[in-house]
Order: sequence, then C-alpha cells, then structure tokens
Amino acid sequence: MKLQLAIDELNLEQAMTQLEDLVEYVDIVEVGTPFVIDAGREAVRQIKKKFPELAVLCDVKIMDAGAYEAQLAFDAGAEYVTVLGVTDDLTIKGCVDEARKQGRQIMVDMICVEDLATRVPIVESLGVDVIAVHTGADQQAAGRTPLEDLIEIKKYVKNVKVAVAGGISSQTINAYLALNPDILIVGSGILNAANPVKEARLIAKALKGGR
Ligand SMILES: O=C([C@H](O)CO)[C@H](O)[C@H](O)COP(=O)(O)O
Repeated sequence: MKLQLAIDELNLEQAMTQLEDLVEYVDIVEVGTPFVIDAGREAVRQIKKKFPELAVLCDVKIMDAGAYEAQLAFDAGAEYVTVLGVTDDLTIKGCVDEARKQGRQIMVDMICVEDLATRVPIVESLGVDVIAVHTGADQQAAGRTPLEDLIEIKKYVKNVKVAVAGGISSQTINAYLALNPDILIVGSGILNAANPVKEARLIAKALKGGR
C-alpha cells in the first residue's frame, strides 16, 4: 500500500520546505488542485527536480480536453494525472491514450459519482490505472467520510488499483487499512496536524502493519 501526501493549501516555498521533513514517509506526492491553481505546473517541475525519488500526482481533476490537459501535466513531469469519473468517457479515454503514449498513469477521481455500481465497470473498461473514491472537503465539512464508498467500490473494481481520499488521519486510518486500498491519500490529516512529521510517521508505520 502506498501513501500519497496531498498538498493543497501550501504555497510552493512552504511545500518544498515541508517535503524535506516528510519525504521519507511518502510514496506519491500530490500537487493538489488548489496548489496547482496557485503555483501552476512549476510546482510539479520543482518537486520532481528536488525529490526525484518521489512519484508526483498532478490533481488537475480533468473534466474536458482530456488528452491535451493530461499532456500538460505529464510534460511537467507528473507520473499520475487525475480525471473526473463524472465526465464523458471520451475525455477519460483521451487521458488514458496520452498516458499510454508517455508511459504514465491515470487516476480517476469518483467524487460526486452517485452510482458506483454502474460507473466503475465503464471507467475500468476505458483502461485507467487507478480508481479513487473521494469525499471532498465540502462534503467532509458536512460530516461525510469515504469509508462506505470504499467498501462499495471494492465490490466492483476487478483489475485496477483502488485509492481512497477524504479527511483520513492516524485516528481513522485503521478502518481504511482493513479494506486494503492500493493507495491511501492523506492531506490535511498530516499537513494540518500539530506535528506533521509525527503524524506522517504514525500513518507510514500503520501502512507497514505497525512495524
Ligand atoms: O483532492 C482533494 C480535495 O478535493 C482538495 O483539492 C484533496 O487533496 C484530498 O481530499 C485529500 O485531502 P484531505 O481530504 O485533506 O486528506
């Protein structure tokens, strides 16, 4: 299981400093949607340059012009790019075609997909690499978590990797680990913790089965 650190609310300078302390606990670093809006593709370029050992996911949440937008993120050095599960199949296919050309990966964010049973097999048939259940920040504020969606999606995904995101922290991680997702995504749980390094260490340890 991989740990993906989502950086959403830091600026580029803060992110580079924070990553120096967290890099040893992280497998994938996510240039989150607010972060990429603020810092652009330069964030992907600089993180790849300073931390070549980290895979970078560019969370652009593509909704249209799939091939072109995915290409922009891949050209900056991202290994993973996100597209929205609610969008058109042609957009997802465009992202997948670009990823295959460049030897990279597409993660589909299923935020706001209401019928997972119907949508997951279609999304999987388009050749994507990872399908992520995601309870967004605004849904989290209304008290929701991604746990039920993770339980449900595990029933429908056949051959691709599964990721989960949405307010996960060391306090709640065990329920997610029990469902064995391939990628566990944590943002505010680490970066808004009183001690982000301690929190990242706790989560990384839990991912390794407490060792
Ligand atoms: O994708 C995200 C969200 O939509 C803001 O862009 C977050 O990166 C994702 O939810 C993980 O962050 P936390 O929920 O704070 O763990």
